[in-house]
Amino acid sequence: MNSSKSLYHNSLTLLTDLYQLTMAYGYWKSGMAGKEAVFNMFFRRNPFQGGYTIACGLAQVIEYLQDLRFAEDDLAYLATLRGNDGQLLFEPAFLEYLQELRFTCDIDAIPEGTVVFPQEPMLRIKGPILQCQLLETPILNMINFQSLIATKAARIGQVVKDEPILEFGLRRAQGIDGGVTASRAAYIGGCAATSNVLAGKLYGIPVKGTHAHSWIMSFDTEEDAFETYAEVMPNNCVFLVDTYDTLEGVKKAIEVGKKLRAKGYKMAGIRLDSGDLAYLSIESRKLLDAAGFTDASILASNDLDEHIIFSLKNQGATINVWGVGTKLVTAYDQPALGGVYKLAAIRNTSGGWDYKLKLSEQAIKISTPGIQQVRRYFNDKEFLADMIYDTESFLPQQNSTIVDPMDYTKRRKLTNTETFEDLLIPVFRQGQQVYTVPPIEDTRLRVKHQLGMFHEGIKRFSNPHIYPVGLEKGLYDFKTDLILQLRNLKSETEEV
Ligand SMILES: Nc1ncnc2c1ncn2[C@@H]1O[C@H](COP(=O)(O)OP(=O)(O)OP(=O)(O)O)[C@@H](O)[C@H]1O
Ligand SMILES: O=P(O)(O)OC[C@H]1O[C@H](OP(=O)(O)OP(=O)(O)O)[C@H](O)[C@@H]1O
Ligand SMILES: O=C(O)c1cccnc1
Repeated sequence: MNSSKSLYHNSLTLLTDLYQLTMAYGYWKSGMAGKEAVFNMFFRRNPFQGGYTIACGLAQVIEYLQDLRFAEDDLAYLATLRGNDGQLLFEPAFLEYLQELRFTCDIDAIPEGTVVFPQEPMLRIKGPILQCQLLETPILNMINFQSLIATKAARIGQVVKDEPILEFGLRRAQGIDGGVTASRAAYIGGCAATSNVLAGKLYGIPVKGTHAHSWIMSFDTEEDAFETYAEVMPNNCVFLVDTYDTLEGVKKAIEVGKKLRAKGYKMAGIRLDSGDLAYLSIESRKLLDAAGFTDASILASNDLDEHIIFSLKNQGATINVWGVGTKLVTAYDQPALGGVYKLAAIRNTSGGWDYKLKLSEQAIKISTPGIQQVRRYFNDKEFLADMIYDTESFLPQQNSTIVDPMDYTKRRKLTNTETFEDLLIPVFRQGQQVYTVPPIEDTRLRVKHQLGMFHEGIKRFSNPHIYPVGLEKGLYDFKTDLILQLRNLKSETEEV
């Protein structure tokens, strides 16, 4: 990705939580900064009570890491921070260390546009613990949000099928970056175009749009408004017909459409933005067809989401272009994906790995140790199951068994004779980028292809089928032993 095209031109290195920097200071001060560690990024539940998630945001992580360094003014700012006692938080030698710091980690990640599931590492980072720790917050920030929005767009795409979705969300988005990256993720998830011109420029997304009510209201009559628009822009005429009386508006649009036709142009369509969209689209279609505008589109907007669109379709609405804004770019019904970033292993003094795990009373919050990879098994028609395995100690065998980390009674045997693919691929090696971000069109196609390979049940909106994802049995058993060990240690400590 060309960084000159990036939204922010200044250093984003401080785009992290303060505690990452205080821990970094601690690692540096205690001589642990260079200790090799492995962290995994994963989430625990699919958003929107759905059955899948679309991975998105890796391109921005790569861009962020390409020239990760502390700028002079970043360091000058850090030098002003003080602790509770009023003394400087960071000593000058640490800031000098940060000035020289360069990114040297290995990153493996699941490519954008891949369908992913809870517990699967979407990104794995290996390197000096100080660097891995600093990156927790920006990685989560970028991947959580874009994966959420790409998933929402894919869900809307499931309902509209091949009809285009125009993403209109910028005005209601969560700030500037929330608007721009939402447009990117929405396009990857399946939208056909965005109204967001900057996103179009930055990411090569098609831009499209109609006009607002203010255009109609600025003329004495609706006819004048349509006519003037048609004169100025005869090749881009989708008339907004609902400013005063929708069906009367359609009739006026038709009259202007006839004039356009006489001049050799085509009225592209009309837009409905209020009222009963099912009824109005059906009546508008009748009027348009009767006047010979059978290929004029009916675009609808107004707080649409996958559920309203589903209902409109069930009511026989004849809408064939969907303008979707607020509920898509803000992920209205679930405003965050709960992706987390957990330490999974740390290099010990004898050169091996000490596997690490976070305990919790809730099974879903117990992290999985290991240098993890995800193996997806499939046949020529569909994806069958995913195995999370450890690349160092518990490699998949012939006839490996996967165990559901939430329910050890749920198991499945997978044979290596089935075809499989390891999903995490190398992105950085020793700080050097070794992966080329594919063109956005390819990523968008990947979503479509991936979704096509899953059983329909996982795409259901209510009570979706749960796709089988499990830990390779050796890793599962190891994790269980580690949990028991940690729990015993804990109770021993409590007894003392
Ligand atoms: N036939 C329909 N079935 C289900 N939902 C619909 C139907 N027609 C419209 N809607 C949805 O109902 C909601 C209507 O919202 P609201 O009452 O705020 O809009 P309105 O009064 O029609 O227009 P506005 O307030 O934008 O001028 C929107 O989310 C819209 O998408
Ligand atoms: O409804 P969304 O999915 O967010 O789609 C974008 C909305 O933005 C515009 O509305 P506008 O800002 O004029 O507000 P209004 O239609 O609610 O009055 C447009 O007419 C759509 O209704
Ligand atoms: O082009 C449009 O019709 C549009 C753009 C942004 C928001 N609502 C509508």
